[in-house]
Amino acid sequence: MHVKICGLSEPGHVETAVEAGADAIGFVLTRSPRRVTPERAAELAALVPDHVLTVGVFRGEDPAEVRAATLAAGLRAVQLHGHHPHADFTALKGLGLTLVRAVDAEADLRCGAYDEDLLIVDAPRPGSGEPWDWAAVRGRPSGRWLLAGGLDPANVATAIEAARPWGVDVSSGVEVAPGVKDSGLIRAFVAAARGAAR
Ligand SMILES: O=C(O)c1ccccc1NCC(=O)[C@H](O)[C@H](O)COP(=O)(O)O
Repeated sequence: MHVKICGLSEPGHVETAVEAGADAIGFVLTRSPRRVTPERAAELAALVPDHVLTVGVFRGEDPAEVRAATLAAGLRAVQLHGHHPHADFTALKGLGLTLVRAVDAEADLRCGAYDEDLLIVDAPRPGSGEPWDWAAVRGRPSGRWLLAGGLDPANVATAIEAARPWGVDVSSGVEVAPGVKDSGLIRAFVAAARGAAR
């Protein structure tokens, strides 16, 4: 079970996520209470070992802006939310970045349909922490995909059982307030996701 922790902004929480066994860590580089600058993302990404994927999270920015911010931060993946056309992913190909397409359940759920490497199936309002009908997507996405949207340490096992994803992604569910992560919740989420996958 692949586990991604998203929206980190403090060094201690990055270190906790790595120690807990996260596979990927996301830094929000778009409008959000979790937004960090590319410079701050670079400082945080420097704490992450190579086996953990560092991801820049965007929504609506054009590919040139995504490219500039991601390379300035030294991140290894880009995650595009919203209605980015196929051409945006094509424009980001060839940079050596892992491409992640984040959509809601109404979108095309074939991983690779937009030349992406990984799909995230999320709530309609990303980063809102709002749960949705995870079971409704069971069996629909193809390829590598993460379930996201309203997950937390208490419900992630139920969500995995309902949707059977390749991995899970969390932000609000490991926070005590919007944008304020909690180390105990990060550890508990990773443990619960791993436990559920056994
Ligand atoms: O976190 C945000 O505020 C955000 C803003 C704009 C686009 C994406 C954003 N977050 C993405 C994520 O944190 C996760 O991929 C996912 O949506 C999980 O959200 P949550 O329900 O808060 O766990």
